[in-house]
Amino acid sequence: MMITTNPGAEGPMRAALSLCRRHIVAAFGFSALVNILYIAPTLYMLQVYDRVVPTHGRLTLWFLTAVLLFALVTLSMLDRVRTRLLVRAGVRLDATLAPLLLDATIGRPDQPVARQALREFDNVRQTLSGPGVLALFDAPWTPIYVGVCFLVHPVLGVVALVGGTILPLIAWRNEKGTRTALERAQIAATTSYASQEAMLGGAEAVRALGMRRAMVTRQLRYRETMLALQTRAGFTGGNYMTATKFVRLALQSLALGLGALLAIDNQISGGSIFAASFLISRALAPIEMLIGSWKGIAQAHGSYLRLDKLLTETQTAGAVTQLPAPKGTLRLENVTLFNDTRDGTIISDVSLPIAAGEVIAIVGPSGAGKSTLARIIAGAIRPDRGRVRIDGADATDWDPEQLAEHIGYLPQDPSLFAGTVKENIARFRTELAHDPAAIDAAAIKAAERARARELIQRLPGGFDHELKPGGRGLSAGQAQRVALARAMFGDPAVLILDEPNAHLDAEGDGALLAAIDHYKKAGHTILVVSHKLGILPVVDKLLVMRGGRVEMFGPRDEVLPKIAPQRPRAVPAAPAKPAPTITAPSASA
Ligand SMILES: Nc1ncnc2c1ncn2[C@@H]1O[C@H](COP(=O)(O)OP(=O)(O)OP(=O)(O)O)[C@@H](O)[C@H]1O
Repeated sequence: MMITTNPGAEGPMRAALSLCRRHIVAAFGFSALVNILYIAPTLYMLQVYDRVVPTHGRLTLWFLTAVLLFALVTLSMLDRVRTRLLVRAGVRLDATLAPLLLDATIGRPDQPVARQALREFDNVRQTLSGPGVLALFDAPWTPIYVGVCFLVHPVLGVVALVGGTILPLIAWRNEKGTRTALERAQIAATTSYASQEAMLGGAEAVRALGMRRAMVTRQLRYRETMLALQTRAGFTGGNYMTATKFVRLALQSLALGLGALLAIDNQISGGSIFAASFLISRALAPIEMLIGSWKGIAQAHGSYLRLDKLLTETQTAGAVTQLPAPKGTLRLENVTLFNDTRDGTIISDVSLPIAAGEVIAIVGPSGAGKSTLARIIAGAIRPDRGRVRIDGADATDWDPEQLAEHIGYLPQDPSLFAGTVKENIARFRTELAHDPAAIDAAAIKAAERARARELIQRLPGGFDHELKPGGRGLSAGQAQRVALARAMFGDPAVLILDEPNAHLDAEGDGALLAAIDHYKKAGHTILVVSHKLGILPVVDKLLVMRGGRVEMFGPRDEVLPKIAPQRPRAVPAAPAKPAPTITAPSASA
C-alpha cells in the first residue's frame, strides 16, 4: 500500500504503523490472557498451603499441579504468540517503510539521519518486538494485581498500592531525567557514524596524505562526545533502576512481614502471605522492566520522530500524470539556489531559453556555478526558487523517474556503482525485471553511441566486467566513458555532460566529439560544462557563468571573441594536442 502525506493528516511513520494495527492490537489482547494466566502460580500456592498441606490431600495436589502445568503451558504459548505477532508487525513495517526510507536517503544524502535511516529504522523495528513494548502491554495490569492484593487483605493492598504509585513516579522521573541526554546522545551517535562512513569513503587519500592519525583523533573526538552523553544518560537511568529494584524488593519483603503478622492474628491464611508477596512482585514487574528498557524505548522514539520528519520532508507527491516524451526544449525561469546557510546564493536568478537540438557549452571560472546549474537542469537537485521547464512543463510536474529516462546526465564525478559495466550503463534496470535481452541491446547501443564499446570489450569480461564498491576498478578516463555511455542509455532527448572530457586522452576527446555530433544531428539538446576548447566545433551557443549568474549567453561566434580574444579566430575542427582551456575574462576585463 502506498503511503502519502497530506498536510494535517497523520505522519508517514504513523500511517505505516497503522497498517500493523491488527498485529499490535492482537498482541495486546494476548497480553491480557497472559496476565490472567500469570495469576495461576499464586492460586496454586494458595491452594497448596491452605488446602493440600492441612488435609494431606495428595490427589488434590496432583490435580492442582496438572491444572497449573496446563495453565503454564498455555501461558508460554500465548507469550510466544504475542512476541511473534510483534515480530510480524516489524516485518510488515519493514516491507512498507524500507523502500520509502531508502528512497528518502537518496533524496537527502546531506542529512546524517538519512545516511543512518535504515539503522535507525531497524532500531525502531527491534524495539517494537522487544521486552520494553511487552512491558508496556503488561503495565495496564498493575492496578488489577493491586486490586487482587486488596482482596487478599486491605493492608497488603495498601502495600501494593504504595509500590504501584512510587514506581510509576520513578519511571516518570527517569523519563524526564534521561530524555534530553538520550536524544543528544542519539544525535551525536548518528553524526559520529555518518562522519566515520565519509572518512572510510576517502580512506585512500587519508592513507596517502598521512592523515590517518589526525582523522582517527578527530573521529575519537566525535565518539567521545557521544560516549559522554551516553554515559550521562546511562548513569541517570542506572540510578533510577537501582531505586526501582530497592523499592520492589523492600515492598515484597514488607508484604511477607505484614502477611506474617496478619496470619499470626488469623486475619489471613498462611498461603496468603506468599501469595501477596508474589502478586506485588508481579504487579511491579512491568514498571521495573519499563524503567530498565527505557533507554531503548526513548532511543527508538527519537528515531521514530527523526524518520517521520525525513519521510515528510522527502516524500514526493503521489501519482502524477504521465507526460509524453519531451522533444528537448528547455526553459529556465529565475532559477535560484541558496547556499547551506541561506545567507547567499550559489545560483542567482538564471533565466534561459534553450531550443530543442541546441548544443550549449557552459563555461566560466571555477566556482562559477556551472556544475550546480547542470545538476539543477538534470534534476539532481531542486532549485529553491524558480523553475526548469521541459517542453513547457514544469520539471516538478513530471514523475522524476520517468523524466530521468529522457535526460542523460554525466556528473563531474562519474558516480559508478558496484556491479557490472553493463548494469552501470543500463542504470541497473536489470533490477526492475525488465526484458534482459532488450537491456543488453540498449546498453551495447549506448556504449556504441559513446564510442566506448571497444574500450569496454578490452576490459576483462567486457560488458560483464565487475566494478567494486564506488565503481572502483576502472581508470578515471575509462570510468568517464562508461558514465558517458550510461548518460546516453535510451537515447535521451536532453544530454547534460559535466566536464565529460576532464580525464580523456586525445582518442577519448575525438570519440566524445563524434558522440556529441551524432546526437546534435539527431536533434537532441546537449549541455556541456567544459573548460576545454575541444568541444567548440559542435557548440551552437555559449553560456558564460560567473558568481552563480549568467554573464553572457548567445551564439558561439558572438560570445567567443568576447571571452577569449587571444584565441585564433577559426574554431579548430578537432584538437591535435590536449585542448587548451576556455577562460572567461576577468571581472575587471
Ligand atoms: N554540495 C554543495 N554544497 C554546498 N555548496 C556547494 C556544493 N557544491 C558546490 N557548492 C558551492 O557552489 C559554488 C559553485 O560550485 P560549482 O561546483 O557549481 O562550480 P563550477 O563552476 O562547476 O566550478 P568548477 O569549474 O571548479 O567545477 C561553489 O562556490 C561551491 O562552494
